[in-house]
Amino acid sequence: MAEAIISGLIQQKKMLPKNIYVTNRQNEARLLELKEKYGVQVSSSNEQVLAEADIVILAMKPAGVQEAIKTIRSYTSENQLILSVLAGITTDYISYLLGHKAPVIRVMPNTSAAVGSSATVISPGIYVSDKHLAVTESLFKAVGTVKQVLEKDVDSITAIAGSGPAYMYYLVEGMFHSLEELHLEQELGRELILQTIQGAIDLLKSSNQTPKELYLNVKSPGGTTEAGLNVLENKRFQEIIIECIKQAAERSREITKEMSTIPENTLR
Ligand SMILES: NC(=O)C1=CN([C@@H]2O[C@H](COP(=O)(O)OP(=O)(O)OC[C@H]3O[C@@H](n4cnc5c(N)ncnc54)[C@H](O)[C@@H]3O)[C@@H](O)[C@H]2O)C=CC1
Ligand SMILES: O=C(O)[C@@H]1CCC=N1
Repeated sequence: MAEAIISGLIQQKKMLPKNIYVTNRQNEARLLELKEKYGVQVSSSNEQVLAEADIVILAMKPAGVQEAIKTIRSYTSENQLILSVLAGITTDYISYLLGHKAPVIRVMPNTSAAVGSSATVISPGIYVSDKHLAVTESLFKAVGTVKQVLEKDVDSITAIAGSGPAYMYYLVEGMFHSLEELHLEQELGRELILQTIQGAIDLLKSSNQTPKELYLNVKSPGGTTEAGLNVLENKRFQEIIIECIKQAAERSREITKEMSTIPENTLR
């Protein structure tokens, strides 16, 4: 995810590579790869990078947050803006780990940030001002759309927008597999599939018709679409999609319970 943000910010000319510092304690090779590819500054020393940063973006796995913040907290201050893209980790928990009043904003982008097309939401923690929100919005607007939401909704939004691209790629993979079964030329088939999806999205965005009206427009009685849609209906495709999204949202809430719970006797 960090790479998608970096790539998007540079491509969209929101930030110069020399002003982006990337750290990665565990993986030196990955740092060199990012330096080579984007010209960003890299360091395996969090301390060095942290001291000079105005904005810190946390992008490790949720399970690593405790350890990560333990190593950086003494190099962070209330003058820095802390952004976290970690699924399931609350702003309160990050503030608790930091142990000071730095503003923390929970951000849920998706990997389409790499091409400037993320659907990002941001949600402020308790020490956040309008100015912090404006800076964060402007940063992530460079890599897609940004909406401010309540933190209670971020788990559900993570299931739709954070994980969402993966469901789309899964669907496309299935469509690509059909090319073999149909003995169609791969390159031509792939191009047609992607343009078909792009066209459907364009129409969804520009028309005021519902998805149902749009698919009914495609379907002719006794025709090909009907034959295909019958399979989706018989296999309860929409129920599967709803269940998929519900499970993802539930997992985000579980991550909060497993990895982001503040001990009860903590003073706030
Ligand atoms: N992959 C995605 O589409 C999205 C991911 N996220 C969130 O982004 C975070 C990262 O996810 P991915 O990029 O998929 O995982 P990843 O495993 O590809 O990247 C995490 C990176 O953090 C590094 N790291 C771990 N501890 C560190 C530390 N203490 N200091 C510096 N670097 C450290 C790891 O070496 C690794 O390179 C997760 O918390 C996830 O919930 C959020 C939105 C979308
Ligand atoms: O799979 C995950 O947990 C992360 C959060 C959203 C997308 N990827």
